[in-house]
Amino acid sequence: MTVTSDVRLTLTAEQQAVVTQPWDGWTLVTAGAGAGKTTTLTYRLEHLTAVEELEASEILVLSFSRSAVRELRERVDRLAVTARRVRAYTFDSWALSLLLQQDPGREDLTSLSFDKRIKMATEAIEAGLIEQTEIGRPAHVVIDEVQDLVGVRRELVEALLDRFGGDSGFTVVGDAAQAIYGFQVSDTRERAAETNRFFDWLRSSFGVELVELRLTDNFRAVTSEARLALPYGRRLQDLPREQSDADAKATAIHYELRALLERVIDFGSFDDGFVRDSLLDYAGTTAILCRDNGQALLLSKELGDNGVDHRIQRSARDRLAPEWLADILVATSAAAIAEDRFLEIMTTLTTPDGLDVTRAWRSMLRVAGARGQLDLSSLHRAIAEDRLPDELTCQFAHRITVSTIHRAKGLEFDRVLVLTPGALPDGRADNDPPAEARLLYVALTRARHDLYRISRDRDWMVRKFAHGYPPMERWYRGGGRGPQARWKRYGMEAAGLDINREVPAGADEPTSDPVGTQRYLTDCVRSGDAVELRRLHDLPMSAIETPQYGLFHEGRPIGSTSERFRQDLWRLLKVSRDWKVERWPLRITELRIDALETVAGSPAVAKRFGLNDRGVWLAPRLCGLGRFEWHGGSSELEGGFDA
Ligand SMILES: Nc1ncnc2c1ncn2[C@@H]1O[C@H](COP(=O)(O)OP(=O)(O)OP(=O)(O)O)[C@@H](O)[C@H]1O
Repeated sequence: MTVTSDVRLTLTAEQQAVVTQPWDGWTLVTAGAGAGKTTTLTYRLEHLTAVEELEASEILVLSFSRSAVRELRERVDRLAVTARRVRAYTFDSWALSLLLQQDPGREDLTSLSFDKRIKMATEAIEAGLIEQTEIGRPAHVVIDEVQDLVGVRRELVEALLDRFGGDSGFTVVGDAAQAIYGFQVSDTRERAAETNRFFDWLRSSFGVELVELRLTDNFRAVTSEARLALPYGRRLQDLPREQSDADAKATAIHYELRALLERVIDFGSFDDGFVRDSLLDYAGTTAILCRDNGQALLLSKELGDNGVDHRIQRSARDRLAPEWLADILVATSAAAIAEDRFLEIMTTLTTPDGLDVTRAWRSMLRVAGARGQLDLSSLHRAIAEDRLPDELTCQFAHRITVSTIHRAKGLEFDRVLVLTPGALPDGRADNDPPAEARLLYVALTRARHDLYRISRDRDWMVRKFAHGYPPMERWYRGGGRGPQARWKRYGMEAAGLDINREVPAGADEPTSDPVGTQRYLTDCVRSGDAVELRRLHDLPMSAIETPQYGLFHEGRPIGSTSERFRQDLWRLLKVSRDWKVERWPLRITELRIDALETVAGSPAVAKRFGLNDRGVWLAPRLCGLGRFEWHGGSSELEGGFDA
């Protein structure tokens, strides 16, 4: 097998057994956290291409999250040679590319929900689409993290293996102890039935010919604290099938895991100078993990207030075309560029730490390559249609990351600080002890070296608003626990598409200076910078929207809000059906720049505003839990009931 020698790992006999299965074999690999599943898959891909001589295009690699795809991609690039051309996709992006193959001109796909596209892709597979398009029948299917295959994604994979399993091989890898995405199935009884369902389906469909292999070592955790939770993996994998028994066992495990966490050192408060320095001075990577996004937003604020540069881990579904793509598109008027020219342009840009430009080149060629060159119109189209490869759109590792445990799945960090969770609530209908116990297990198994806990009082004023159609899901600052609590609104979370991207920043209110604004974004605006929204006037944009807000960075306007933001803010302020929203916050503070993104829009629009002929511009993305400021300093909701 060809692997790059400098980083070659010595695989264990168990790992080697997985790697060397024949290409047409049906293999299920189960293992605990840090057992080297992703690493083993990397070597498996190399074996399939180098020894079994499959073409990269004959291998289909699917995984659950973008970060998992990127992790696999990076390891392939580091450890493998012949497998480097193998493509890895999330289920969602593969479903989309399949549907685009079926009907390349379809423009409505990106507006459909992820689940709808997955269902359509499943139907397309069943109708024989893959054989009819240039994708062709895969000779081998590799799927990572199968424990999280529930609902429509499980059905997609079952359709795929049903159709091709007979003639093709597969390698599927998972850890039932880390199944934490069951909540995608909203009905709790159905959810319980989903646990292990894919494993059961696989065993019954492929019978004795299914080769089941286990990996039993742990390579990640090198200290005793980092290893604390490992013995619980097996117990979580083997939870009873009967729901009440499983709940009882999982409740006990959750209790024990919490007790283990109580025994590790409390990292302390970020406003303590010593604690702050030890965060800033640490040379490795640190993750601060918590149960939900409300907590992540509060911890991020605490870090920001204390001058600790960090990033909030985005949702796996939040795709963002990086800023430097705009520079590539406008650096030349040529129709296509060769690798040399690309590398030359990249040397003139400030790119994120850790960006491997050769790898980025290869990734872009996959969607916009034409005879070895990068076709810039195809690249523009790929950005506009949200078809960039997953490894280009996910976040780069930062030294300090605040994340929910869900979003940290599949990742590892040198040091992990886990926010101590509360005890499981008794007798609540939405209580799901197996899911909670697995979640805590995932959190406690992410560290390579140091594991700490942090303790914060629960802020009951920070809640999730999740209602209505179209669905709106945001964290907000509400009232406390009293009878008036439901009428209070003190702030709202910023989300991915809150800033208008339809026209270049600066093309509409409040500046009307697109060229200057684009330059200012490039020169002066950085991830993590503090920004605020200011209401521009008192005229609501429609009956279900607030007035327009401008985005300000150090007093300078750099954009305006999207329709989606204005509608969401209006919905949050409309505290009941009869409540008439009449006033809106004057300012929304405590927001930060998440990143600048490349928007591929209309060339005519970009030209009209004096930018470029390509139709490309930058737009700021926001993050943080905004705080409303009403005029007069009052923080009360303003408005009134309909007469
Ligand atoms: N044979 C090996 N020798 C040395 N290190 C290894 C070996 N196999 C894996 N590792 C290392 O162990 C760590 C964990 O591996 P990996 O991420 O592949 O595990 P995993 O089972 O996918 O983890 P999880 O399911 O918890 O996300 C990585 O840092 C990887 O480089």
